[in-house]
Amino acid sequence: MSSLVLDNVTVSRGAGPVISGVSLAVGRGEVTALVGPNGAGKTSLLDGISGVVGISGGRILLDGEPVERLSRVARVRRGLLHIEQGRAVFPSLTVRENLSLTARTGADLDAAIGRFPELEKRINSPAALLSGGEQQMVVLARAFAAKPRVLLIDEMSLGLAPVVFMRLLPYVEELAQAGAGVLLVEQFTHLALGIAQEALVVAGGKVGYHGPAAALRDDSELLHRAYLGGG
Ligand SMILES: Nc1ncnc2c1ncn2[C@@H]1O[C@H](COP(=O)(O)OP(=O)(O)OP(=O)(O)O)[C@@H](O)[C@H]1O
Repeated sequence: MSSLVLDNVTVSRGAGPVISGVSLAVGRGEVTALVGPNGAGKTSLLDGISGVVGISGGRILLDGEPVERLSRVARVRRGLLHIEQGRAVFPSLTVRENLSLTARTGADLDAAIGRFPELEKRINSPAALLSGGEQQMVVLARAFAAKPRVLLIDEMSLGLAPVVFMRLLPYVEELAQAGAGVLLVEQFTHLALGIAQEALVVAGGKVGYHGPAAALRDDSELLHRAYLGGG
């Protein structure tokens, strides 16, 4: 059974729909890349899945159960973790305190921090003193500690050099291998396609491509057409 299923989902903001007709299924252990030009509605879709905003049509299933009418907190309790755009750390809290927010047990916290040698050394530093890449490591360590079933990631690379972001991507793959279904919104299209099995390209509020990530990675013409909304 897929961890996350969207069936014909529409998200509206202000005057009307900003993204519509999105259907997809992400299984445990899989990464689906969601890419497309600025303003295509990617953030709005993730917000609709996690309950930051309500959806105006369609269904959202988590492990087979409909959740579109549940509160954001109830969706979190069912294992949905949404890493929102920007560095979602609490700057005045230490690294350890940031991780304590999602770790259910001390063992989960220790296991999560153990994956990031850079953070282990800074465990008692306020997150504000870390570099941008290290702050995103805190966000990823928090995800390891939370053990989500579904993980939504919105432009983790924002403000980071590609080389820094490339060091973070293997952790996203590991989170999937640990059992999460991952939906990854990313401006560095080729890097996202490089770790994804499936991909969606959205343009102008509609899905322009839905299929294997490898086909898009290997065919720049296909990617270009999908970005223009021509499928
Ligand atoms: N809170 C809001 N109220 C009204 N309109 C909004 C709101 N947030 C986003 N929009 C509009 O919805 C559309 C989709 O924006 P969204 O941020 O979801 O796209 P995106 O693909 O994530 O783009 P970007 O890559 O620039 O973040 C845009 O036209 C945007 O102006």
